[in-house]
Amino acid sequence: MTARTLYDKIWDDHVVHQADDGTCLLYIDRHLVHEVTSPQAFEGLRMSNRKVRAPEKTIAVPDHNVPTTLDRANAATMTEDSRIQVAALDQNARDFGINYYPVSDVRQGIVHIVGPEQGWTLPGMTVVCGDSHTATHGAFGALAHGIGTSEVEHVLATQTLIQRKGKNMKVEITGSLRPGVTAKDITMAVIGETGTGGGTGYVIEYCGQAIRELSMEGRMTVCNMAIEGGARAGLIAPDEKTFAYCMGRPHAPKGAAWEAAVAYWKTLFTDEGAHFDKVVTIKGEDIAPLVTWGTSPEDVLPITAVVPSPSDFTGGKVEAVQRALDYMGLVPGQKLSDIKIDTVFIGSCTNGRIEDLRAAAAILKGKKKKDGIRAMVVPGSGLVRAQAEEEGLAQIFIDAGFEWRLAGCSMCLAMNPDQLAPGERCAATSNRNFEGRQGRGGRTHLLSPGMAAAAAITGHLTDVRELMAETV
Ligand SMILES: CC(C)[C@H](C(=O)O)[C@@H](O)C(=O)O
Ligand code: SF4
Repeated sequence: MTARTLYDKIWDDHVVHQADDGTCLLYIDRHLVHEVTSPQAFEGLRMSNRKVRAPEKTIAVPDHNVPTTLDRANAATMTEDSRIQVAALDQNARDFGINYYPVSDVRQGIVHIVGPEQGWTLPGMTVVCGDSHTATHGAFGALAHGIGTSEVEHVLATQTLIQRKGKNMKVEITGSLRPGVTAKDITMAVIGETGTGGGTGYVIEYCGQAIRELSMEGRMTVCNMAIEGGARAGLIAPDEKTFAYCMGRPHAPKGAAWEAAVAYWKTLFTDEGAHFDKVVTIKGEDIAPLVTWGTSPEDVLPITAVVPSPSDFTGGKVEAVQRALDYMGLVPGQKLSDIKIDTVFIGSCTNGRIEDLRAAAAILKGKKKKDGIRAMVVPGSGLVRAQAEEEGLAQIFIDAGFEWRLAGCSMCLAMNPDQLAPGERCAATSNRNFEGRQGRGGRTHLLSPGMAAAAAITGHLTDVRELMAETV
C-alpha cells in the first residue's frame, strides 16, 4: 500500500462517495454549533420540514454574543441582536433535540474549548463547526473544518459535507522551546514565516520534537491559528498525551470500546515516506516570545525588535504596512517594548484554557497590574473557571487587579459588550488583530498569556523573560 499522511488516512476513512470530478461526500462525526452561524441553517430545516439527521452527534453552545459579567443572567446586559441569536439557539436546541450547554450550565464556554473538554472531540474524527477556528480540534488528530452557514444546514440535514481534498503540508518544529516561549509563539512564528496565504489549499500537519513536547492545551493553541495561516485545517498526530487527555471525559468511549478506540487511534500517524506537497521547518530554539505590530497575524516580530518600516517590504505589502502603522498609531523604528497599552485581555479559544491561565498567573503572582490599565481574564469555559478557582489562580488575578469573568468569546471579537474604544490599545491572547476586531478603532497586539500578564504589570509590551528572571 502506498504511504499515506495522517490527513490522507482520516480522509479515506470518511469518504462516503467520490464524484468523477474528485468532489467527495465526507461523513461527519461531530457537528459543533454556536449561535452566530446557525439560526438560518435551522430555519432552512424547518422550512423544508427536515429533522437533524444525527442529533446525538450535534452539540450546541452559545459563546460569541454572551456577556461575561456576573450579572449576565439579566437579559438587559445583551444587545437586541445578541438576545435574538441566543434565544434562537435555546429554541433550536430544544426543538431539534441536540446536545446543549445553555448559558446557565457550568459546562458552557467557547465551542472549541467545550468540545474537547467534554470528550466530543476525539482522534480520527471529522469535526465541523460554522466557525473558522474549528481547526483547534486538529490537535487531537481529528480532521476539523470550519464551514459556512449553508454547509451547517447541509450537515444538520445529512451528517455529511461536500469537500474537495486539500494538499498536504508539513510544518516541523525541531528541538525544544526556550524558557518563556510557548505554543502561541510557535503558531505565530509559523504564520510570520509562511504569511497568511502560505497554507491556502493545504491541510497542515504540525510535527517535530517541540510539538510532541507540548501539552494538549498547547497543541490546541497551535492548531487554532492554522486558519490564520490560510490552511483548511491543522493536524497533530495523537499520542499517549492525547489518549490521557481523552480518557474518562464524559463522551469518550469506555471499557472495551475505549480499548478498541485506542487501538485505532494508534494507527493515526503519517507513514514513513508519505508525500507532502509543501514542507516548512523551524528550529524551536530560534523562536522568541513574539508580538504582532500590525493588523494581520503575519505582522509578527520578536518582542526585542522594533516597529518595521514600509520600505522593509516589497509589492502590495508596502502600502498595507503603511496603512497598518497609521491604524495602529506606530512609527517605524520604535521599540516594540516601548509601546504603551491600555487594556489586557487574557482568554479566547486560542489561550483560554487552564494551562494559559496558569502561565499568566505564574507571572502575576504577588504583583499588581499597572494603575489605569483595564485588565480581564475570561476563562474559556465554566469548567476552566471552576478549576482556576480551585487552584487559586482566580485569587491571583483578582489580587493583581484583573476582572475575573464568566466564560465566552468576550473581547476576542466585538460581538458582545466587551469591546475596545476607538484608539484603545490592547495586549490580547486571541488570534486576530484585524482593524476593528476588538471594537471600532481598537488596536490589538497578539501575544502569549505570559506576555499579556507581563504587559499588564509594566503598562507596555514587555519581554516576559525579564519578569521570569525576577521570580527565579
Ligand atoms: C463569528 C464566527 C463566524 C467567526 C469565525 O468564523 O471565526 C468568529 O468566531 C471569529 O473568530 O472571527
Ligand atoms: S474566541 Fe474568538 S476566535 Fe474563538 S470562536 Fe470566539 S470569536 Fe472566534
